[in-house]
Amino acid sequence: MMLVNWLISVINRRIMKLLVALALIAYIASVWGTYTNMRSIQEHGETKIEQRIDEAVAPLREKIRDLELSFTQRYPPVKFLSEKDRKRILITGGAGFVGSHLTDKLMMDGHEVTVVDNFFTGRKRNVEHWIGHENFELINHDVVEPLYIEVDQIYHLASPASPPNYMYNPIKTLKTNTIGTLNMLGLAKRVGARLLLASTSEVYGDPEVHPQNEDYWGHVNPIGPRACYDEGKRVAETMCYAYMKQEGVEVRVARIFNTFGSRMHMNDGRVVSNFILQALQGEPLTVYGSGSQTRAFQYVSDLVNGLVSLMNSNVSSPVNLGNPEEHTILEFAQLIKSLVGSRSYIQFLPEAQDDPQRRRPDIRKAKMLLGWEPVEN
Ligand SMILES: O=c1ccn([C@@H]2O[C@H](COP(=O)(O)OP(=O)(O)O[C@H]3OC[C@@H](O)[C@H](O)[C@H]3O)[C@@H](O)[C@H]2O)c(=O)[nH]1
Repeated sequence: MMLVNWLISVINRRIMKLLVALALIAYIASVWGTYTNMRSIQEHGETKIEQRIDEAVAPLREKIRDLELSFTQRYPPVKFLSEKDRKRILITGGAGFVGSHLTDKLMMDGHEVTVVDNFFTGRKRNVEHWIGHENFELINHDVVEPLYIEVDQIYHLASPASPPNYMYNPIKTLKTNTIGTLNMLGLAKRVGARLLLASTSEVYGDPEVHPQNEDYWGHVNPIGPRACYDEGKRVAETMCYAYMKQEGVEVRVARIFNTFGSRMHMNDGRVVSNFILQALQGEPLTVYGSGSQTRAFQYVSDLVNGLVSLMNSNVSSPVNLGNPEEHTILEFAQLIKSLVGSRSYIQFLPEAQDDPQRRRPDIRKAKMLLGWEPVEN
C-alpha cells in the first residue's frame, strides 16, 4: 500500500512538474507573442509618426532654404571706398520714386546709406534689393518727428510730390515740408552734416518769366489748392538759408523740374504715368484744359546725377535740375498714344486750378557750376 502511495505521489509530482513546465512555456510564448506584436505595432506607429513629422516639417525646411538663399543674396555691384571717402548718408523719402534711384546710386558708389520713409507714397519694394546689405539701413520713420542719428550728408526728399497726392492731405504736406525740414536742419546742425533740400519748379508757381531761372521769385497763389506744396517748399528753402546764415549749416537746394522713370507708382496721378496707363488700357487719355500748357520732362537717372553733383559741389544757392525740351501736354498725349500704338482717344477735362501754363527750366547755372546737363531724351 505504501509502495502504491509512493508511486502515485512520484507520478503526481512528475505530472505537476510537467504541467508547471508546460504552463511556463505557454506563458513565455504568450509574452513573446505580445512583445513581438507590440514591437510591430510600435514600429509601424513610429514610421507613421516619422512620416507625419516629415510632412509637417517640409514647408519649414523650404522656408529655411529660402532664408539661407536670402542671406547669400547677391546685391547690385558696390564699389569699395576707403574709410576716408565713404560717407554716412541719410535719404529722407529714400523709398520713393526719386529717393530709391538715389539710394541705388549712392549704395553702388560705396557709401553707407540710411533710408528713412513713412511709406505714404514710398514703397519698401523700391529698396528691398538692398535689405540685409551691410552698408544699408531702412527706418520706418516720419520726418515730422525728430530723428537722432550720426550722418555726414542728408538728402531731404521726404514729401508727396504728385499733385493729387500732396493735395490729398494738405495739412500733412505742410507739416512734412515745414516741421520735417526743421527737424532735418536741426539734425544737420547737431551732427555737422550737409543738407540738400529737394525743392521744386513749383516754387515758381504759374510763372510770368519763361524759361525759369533761379533768380525768378515766382508767382504762387498762397491760398490755392497747390499752396500746401508750393508754399511748403518755398518756406523749406527759407529755412535752409536761415540755418545757413544763423547756424552755419551747409545747405544745397535743388529745384527739381518734372521727372519720369521706372518705379513711378501706377496711381501716382502725374501726367506721364496717367497717359501711359490709359494708353495701355485703351482708355481715354485725360487732358486737363486745352492741353496747350507746357512741361519739359527729365529722366530720373539724369536728376540723380544732378543731385549728387550738387551735394558735392560748393554751390549753396538754388540750382534748377531739369530737361529744357519743352512740349505741350496735348503733343505729349499724342506722342504717348503713338509710341504705345494705342487706339485710345483724347478726352478733354476741365482745367486744374492754378495749373502752371508754361514751364521750362533754364539750366545754364547747373551747366556752368556743376558741369551737369541731362543726357537722356
Ligand atoms: O491726367 C493728367 C495729369 C496731368 N495733366 C496735366 O499735365 C501737366 C503736368 O501735370 P503733373 O501732374 O504731371 O505735374 P505738375 O507739372 O503739375 O507738377 C509737378 O511739377 C514738378 C514736380 O516738382 C512736382 O513733383 C509736381 O508737382 C499739368 O498741366 C496737368 O494739368 C493732364 O493733362 N492729365
